[in-house]
Amino acid sequence: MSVRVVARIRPLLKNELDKDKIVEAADNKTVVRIPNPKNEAELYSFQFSSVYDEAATQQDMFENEVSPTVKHLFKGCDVTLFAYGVTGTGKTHTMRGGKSLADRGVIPRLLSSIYRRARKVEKDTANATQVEVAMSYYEIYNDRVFDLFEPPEKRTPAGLPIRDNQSGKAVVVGLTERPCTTLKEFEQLYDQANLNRSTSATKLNAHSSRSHAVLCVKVTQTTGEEVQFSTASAIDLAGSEDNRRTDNNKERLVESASINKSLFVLASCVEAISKKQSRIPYRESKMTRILALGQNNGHCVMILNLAPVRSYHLDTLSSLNFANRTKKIEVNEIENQPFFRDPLPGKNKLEGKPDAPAMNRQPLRPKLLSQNSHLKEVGNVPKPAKQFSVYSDKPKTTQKPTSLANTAQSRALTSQIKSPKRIASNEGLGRPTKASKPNAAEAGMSKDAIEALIERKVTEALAGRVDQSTVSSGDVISDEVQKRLDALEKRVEGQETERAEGLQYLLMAKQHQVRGEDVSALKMYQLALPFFSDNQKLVRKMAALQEKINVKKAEKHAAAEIQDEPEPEPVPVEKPAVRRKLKTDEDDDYHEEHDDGPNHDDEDSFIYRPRTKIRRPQLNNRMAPIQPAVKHSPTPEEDSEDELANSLLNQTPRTKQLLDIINTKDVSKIKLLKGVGAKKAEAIVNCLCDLDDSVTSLGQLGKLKGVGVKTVENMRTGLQA
Ligand SMILES: Nc1ncnc2c1ncn2[C@@H]1O[C@H](COP(=O)(O)OP(=O)(O)OP(=O)(O)O)[C@@H](O)[C@H]1O
Repeated sequence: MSVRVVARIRPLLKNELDKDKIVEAADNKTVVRIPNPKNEAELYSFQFSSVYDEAATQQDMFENEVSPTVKHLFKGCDVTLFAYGVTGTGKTHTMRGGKSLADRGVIPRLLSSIYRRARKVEKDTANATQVEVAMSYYEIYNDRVFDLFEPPEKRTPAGLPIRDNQSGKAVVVGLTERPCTTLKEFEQLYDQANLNRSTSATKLNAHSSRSHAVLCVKVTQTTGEEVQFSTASAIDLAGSEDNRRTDNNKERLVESASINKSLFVLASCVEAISKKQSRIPYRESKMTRILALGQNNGHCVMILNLAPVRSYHLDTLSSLNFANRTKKIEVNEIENQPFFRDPLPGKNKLEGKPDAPAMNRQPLRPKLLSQNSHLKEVGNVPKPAKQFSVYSDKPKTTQKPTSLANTAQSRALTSQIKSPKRIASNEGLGRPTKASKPNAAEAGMSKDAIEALIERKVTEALAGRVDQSTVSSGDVISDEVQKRLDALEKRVEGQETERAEGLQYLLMAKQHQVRGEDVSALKMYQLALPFFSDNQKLVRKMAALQEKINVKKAEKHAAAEIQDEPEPEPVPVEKPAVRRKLKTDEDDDYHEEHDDGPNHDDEDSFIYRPRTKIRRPQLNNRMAPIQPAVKHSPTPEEDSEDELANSLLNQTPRTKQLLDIINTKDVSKIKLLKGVGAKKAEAIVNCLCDLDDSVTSLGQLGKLKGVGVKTVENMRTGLQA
């Protein structure tokens, strides 16, 4: 089952009434149409499960997209809903909405529906099943996690730590979980918590969310000794913003950089998944680690929010492109396993423990999934020649016809190809039916036998997927480069200092560079620079990269001019018979900077935009050949990049070895260190869990409870130099 992606185009706002609308819903509301910025007569089409235009109400959104997931929630499946889009496109409006009944967003409606269903379940079972609802709510602000039930003045600057639970799922440690038994209680808590959320007025949105807000609603169904948990997560992502348009001050710029960075990482994750790369950079931002797109089981719905006006043109194309890739991500519809409470009186260990899901909640999720390497090609859908996946209305022999794309027939076909265990569904808006439920023939089997059978089936299916994906993913980056990236990432990962943030940018820069994405690499170096401002090597590196980009562009334009023919464009979908003449208003200032359109930078389909304009150089070398974009092996440039990271990290091999052992958080390894017994090792691991993941220096290690300078020295000297 894929992530369900739907688009919502918001109406014009009061201050936009005189503006041109350039985005429209078409083809029975399954396609978004938008003109090519370089050629207004040409339209791009992006197909989604559903498209909602300005006339769509909050009720429509909820009934069609969210309400159908509630029954799955009560069957034990987790549900993830998230809103994605540029700032000011209506994410918060869609998720939270307004105060009036008609304006309420999908979150309050979801809760209302959950309570209604809970009452029904209790009634239908004559109260044999009891349903409890509890919620936690937090925001990720400047890549730090804060509990929204805590007022800002009570926050610790470092925020709450994240760690992986037993099933490999990232969980926030120390989060408040509030039971809420009625809708009224929920609304009170939710409204109160929203006051703690970081929002500010920006030029693009008077109430702009400056953080990603994650609401987790935990539903616990208890029938006798059997307890089943499931969680609905509703995520209102902060919107990307182009700081040339925002007039943001320093504080807003820092927030903005953090928002853009995390969205950039999200786009990188989606790109890596869609290219079936073995390494998905989830851990490069807290938001992606928590969202874990494609790793979570259950149902996932992404609402893509779009503004209809021209001033958002390129941002809208970026978002559409991102969403287009997201819809290909697969998630497994696997129910959380119920567990049984210890019937012995006084030994009811699990009751009331919010952490209980960590107890093998999703035992069928093997480690393979954490690679997210299970994405498969769907049929023979051709790879788009350009950065946009454009669906043509004209039938083409090699392309899957658009008219089939969302029909029951195509879904059935796709489901056969995609997932051996999925069966086609005609239900509702094309939601697939449950796959992992045992059939009637299995009804007489014991619980253990059913579990074993399901596990075997899932493992077989996953093994099949992995086999296929590993065959085709090898040639993107060579093993050696991948190893170096992984090693570098490992060293950077977990470091919470400012310097570590800089290193994260460097790491991302390097990842882009090895993929030949120089412009993105330069953007990342620009973000890293403030952290290492006196590092001449970095400055030189950026200058060299800038030069390289300039030369590449010059060559591209020279080639284009000489051939005197336009670059290959996606197939135009249609030429509208009557199109409103597009105004040249103040928005054009913004577009001039992007007059290369989406072809400008094939490697850069991300949301993040550089703050500085990169000017096109004058042409000299007209006939120079265009270099291939993708490199496969490390270059001297990359070597120097490693050196740069090394010098910044400045750790001796022995220190590194020690920190690596400590950061394994493995008692059996740590207790082998000189001067450390099992008890001390256990204490260290406990401290590390509270600390969120890792220690990055000996000083930090020495400050852990029960460690001290002497122990550190013992541990270090006990290691082979
Ligand atoms: N479908 C809609 N109908 C009416 N008004 C809308 C709709 N969508 C958005 N708006 C209005 O547009 C403005 C911006 O919306 P909103 O704050 O939800 O954007 P956002 O994407 O959450 O922005 P940010 O990322 O900056 O938080 C608000 O005034 C909101 O009321």
